[in-house]
Amino acid sequence: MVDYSVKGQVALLEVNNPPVNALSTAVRTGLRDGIAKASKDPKVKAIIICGKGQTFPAGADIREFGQPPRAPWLIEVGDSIEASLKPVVAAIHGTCLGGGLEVSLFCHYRIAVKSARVGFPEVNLGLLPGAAGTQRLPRLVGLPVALDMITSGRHVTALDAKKYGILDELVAGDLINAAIKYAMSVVGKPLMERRLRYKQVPGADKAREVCEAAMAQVKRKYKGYEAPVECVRAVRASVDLPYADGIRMESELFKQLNASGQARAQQYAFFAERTVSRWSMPNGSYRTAKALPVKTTAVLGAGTMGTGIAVCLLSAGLPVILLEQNEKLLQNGLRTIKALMEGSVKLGKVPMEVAQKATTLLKPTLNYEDLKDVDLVIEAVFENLKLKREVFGKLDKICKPSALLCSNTSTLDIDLAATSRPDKVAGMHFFAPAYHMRLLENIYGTKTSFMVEEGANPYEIDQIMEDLGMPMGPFKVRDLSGIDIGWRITQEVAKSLGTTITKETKYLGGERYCGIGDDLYEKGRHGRKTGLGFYKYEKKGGKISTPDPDALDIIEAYRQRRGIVKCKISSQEVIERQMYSSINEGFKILEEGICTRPEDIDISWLYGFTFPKYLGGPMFYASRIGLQKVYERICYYHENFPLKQRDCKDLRRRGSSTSGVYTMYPALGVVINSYCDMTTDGGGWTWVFWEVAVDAATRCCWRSPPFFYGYVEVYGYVEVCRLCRGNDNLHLLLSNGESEMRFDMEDFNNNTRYLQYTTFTVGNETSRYLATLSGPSGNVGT
Ligand SMILES: CCCCCCCCCCCCC/C=C/C(=O)SCCNC(=O)CCNC(=O)[C@H](O)C(C)(C)COP(=O)(O)OP(=O)(O)OC[C@H]1O[C@@H](n2cnc3c(N)ncnc32)[C@H](O)[C@@H]1OP(=O)(O)O
Repeated sequence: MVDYSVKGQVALLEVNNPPVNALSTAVRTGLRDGIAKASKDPKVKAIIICGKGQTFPAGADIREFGQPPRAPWLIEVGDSIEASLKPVVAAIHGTCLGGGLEVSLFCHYRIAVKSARVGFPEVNLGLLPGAAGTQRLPRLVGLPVALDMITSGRHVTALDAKKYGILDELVAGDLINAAIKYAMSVVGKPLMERRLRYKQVPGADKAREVCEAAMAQVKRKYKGYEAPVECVRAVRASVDLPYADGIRMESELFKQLNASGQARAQQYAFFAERTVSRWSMPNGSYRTAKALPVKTTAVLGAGTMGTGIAVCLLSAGLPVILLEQNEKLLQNGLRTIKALMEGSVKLGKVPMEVAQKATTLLKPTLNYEDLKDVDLVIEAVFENLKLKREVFGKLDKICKPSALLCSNTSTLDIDLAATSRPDKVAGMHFFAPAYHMRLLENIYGTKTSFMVEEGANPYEIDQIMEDLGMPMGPFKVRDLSGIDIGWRITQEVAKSLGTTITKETKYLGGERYCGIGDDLYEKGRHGRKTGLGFYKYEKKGGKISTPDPDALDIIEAYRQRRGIVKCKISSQEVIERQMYSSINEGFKILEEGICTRPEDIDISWLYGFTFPKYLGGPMFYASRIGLQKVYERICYYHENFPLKQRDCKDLRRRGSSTSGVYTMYPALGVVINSYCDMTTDGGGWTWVFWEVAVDAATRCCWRSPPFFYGYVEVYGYVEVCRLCRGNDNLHLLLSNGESEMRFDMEDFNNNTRYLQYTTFTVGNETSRYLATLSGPSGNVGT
């Protein structure tokens, strides 16, 4: 895992753990042993740490976070690197991330090729840099840059890293040769000043203001997420505490976060995102499919979606022919594309040179003939079946036979686009804003205005969902995507069902129909584009939304017309009705075979609707709540409201299982049958977190009283976490009828509130144990 060699007077420690050289136990051991060996070898004057293959270590091995921790700890390895009496140089290429960057910060020098990137993405996994990163980076670059990098998780280019002082030198040509030369040039120089632990954080006198501002910013920007908040706390400790105490605090916070449900959810999302790219269909899979080359593209329609799609393609460096039906619409579209490109450059999302090149790659036209040689056409005209069929007819005649003809339709059946090449016709549904959202897909939505019809205020609903971590509430999203688009879609749906929508329509296709959108549409309130929708905007196409009493009047008039008595809807109900209907729909999608795995649905939500990652996605969220509860609440809403929730047999079967053991799809984990319930004692809550895993990567978290008695299904290990105060000795007894295992938990003799966890290895077979957790109660409590 770490290849050791000596080149002249320099020892080379090459991490060799493809694909990303993650710092697994074996790699950590290899690094520790390599440093020891090089230190003892009198021939060796300097040491280089680098990565074999495509990258410097891109971090700790994320899969190990779900397993019992194993020595050597990364921080111990780092300490041995820093203590080396021979200079250690990190030679960086590829992505030097997380634990990889921490290793490099223990080295005395860091050099990199220009294409390298560095960063601390732990926050995206619900964690903080836990191997001294929060204490060492601020000492090197100061608080503002450290806080920004650690709380955002962004990757920094080598050029910027050099500017910040993270890198000592950028090198061209062969990295290893350059590193050997560099290492020999620093032999004999004093190492003390290169050891970051002894440095003071620059600008420490401003620490309070800077950290308070950062805290306020992360609470605003990452609502509901725990990790960014703890990142700021840990970084602040680099100024407030001596190095060793700062490390202790970082470690406690790391463990606390790692034991949290949010870290579980975010790590699940990381692997789910990679799992969904391994698609498979009856006629092939990612292993057998060969990508068609796409060198030229065309977009039909220069409205909101068409321009967004064009920006997306241009940003990827693809030439785009933009087609509209008249000069005025075309010019409007070109202006929008220019403004979007400029905005993306300002936000740092698109490099200036890409935006400049885009102007040469964009060709406007009114003529279908110009599309004859393109490889890919994406149609984004109005959501009108007749119009779309006409467009596809023309494209079929004009475009070369190998061209892919795609539709950005969100609702229409792609098979209705009659062409002579059905194998080259596909739905390509972008999510708005198309140049920003990473998902390209079709997915069921929820009928979000139900609740407004009954009495909820759209602004309150948006606020509740935004507080949960959604970047925009459902009504802001409707304004963004266009109320007119929603109107057109429902008109088309009605037509395809052979009916028409009137002021009296209450059901459409067997589902409850809400006409508030129609009333807004008729009053010209089409959303952001007209400056008025559910909200009022500062201008047409503006982004700053304010609640609008006129919109509330329209909604109230609608209720009166329908004789609906306004009622109060609680926040809990808003969340349940939004989330549980999506969960139900998710199960339906699985049942119908539209998707094969819950990860497909979760990733669609994470990237299509920017669902908060700390909840993992609706399906993961359901597994955390318990399918029985979700199912019961869906039944309750189904019975108590005229909601036509489509009943999902799969969820019913899983949710109403009488065994009390809720098995779900394996990836979501959790098999537990226990009598866990939170109880209170005189001193307040005592928290004991039981984690029982189906497999190491997918644990779920359960809370139980300190005196736990019940059966657990165990595979691999049990992990008990608790927040406690005072001395106590708890022990856990596991018995499966044949053998018994007793585990004594460590003594706690610290009066502070902290989280401790202990892991017990109980074998590799799935078996049923009677588990008893007992001990003195007097001094347990929070
Ligand atoms: C007494 C008890 C004491 C306990 C001590 C307590 C304290 C403990 C302290 C612990 C301290 C640890 C501190 C360190 C933390 C970290 O480092 S967290 C990890 C940080 N790094 C990341 O988050 C990087 C994640 N990876 C990526 O962003 C990308 O993979 C990439 C590196 C940018 C490469 O991208 P790309 O080329 O597109 O490839 P991918 O498809 O994404 O990945 C390829 C395969 O590699 C797998 N993978 C990637 N990264 C990791 C990883 N870090 N660990 C494990 N596996 C990884 C990825 O899943 C892909 O595999 P497949 O899914 O099989 O395709």
